[in-house]
Amino acid sequence: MPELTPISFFSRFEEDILSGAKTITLRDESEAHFIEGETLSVSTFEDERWFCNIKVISIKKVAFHQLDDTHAMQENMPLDMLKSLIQEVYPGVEQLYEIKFSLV
Ligand SMILES: CC(=O)Nc1ccn([C@@H]2O[C@H](CO)[C@@H](O)[C@H]2O)c(=O)n1
Repeated sequence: MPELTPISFFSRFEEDILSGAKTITLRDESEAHFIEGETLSVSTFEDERWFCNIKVISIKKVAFHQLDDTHAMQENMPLDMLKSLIQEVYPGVEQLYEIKFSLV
């Protein structure tokens, strides 16, 4: 079996991903290469601990200024918190990619 494509998340999101509360992630161009339908192996960013597999449902371009409550809901956090988080992770980046996923 070929190895699954890896993706990492900050460990503080593990619980939300496993419970199904978080169903999208917003990434920059460097992580826009995933393919719809493919299964990804998910590990924590901090200690590279595997914790689940997810399936990519869709990948859509979304600009930072277009982020709205629908994105925030799917991230399971308020919009202002999501925006400040993204500004910390991706300072100055306007072009983002919404990766919608489901637990395998
Ligand atoms: C190395 C690296 O960039 N890792 C990332 C990047 C982003 N994210 C999360 O995706 C959403 C939007 O950015 C928020 O929930 C972020 O915290 C993450 O968990 N891990």
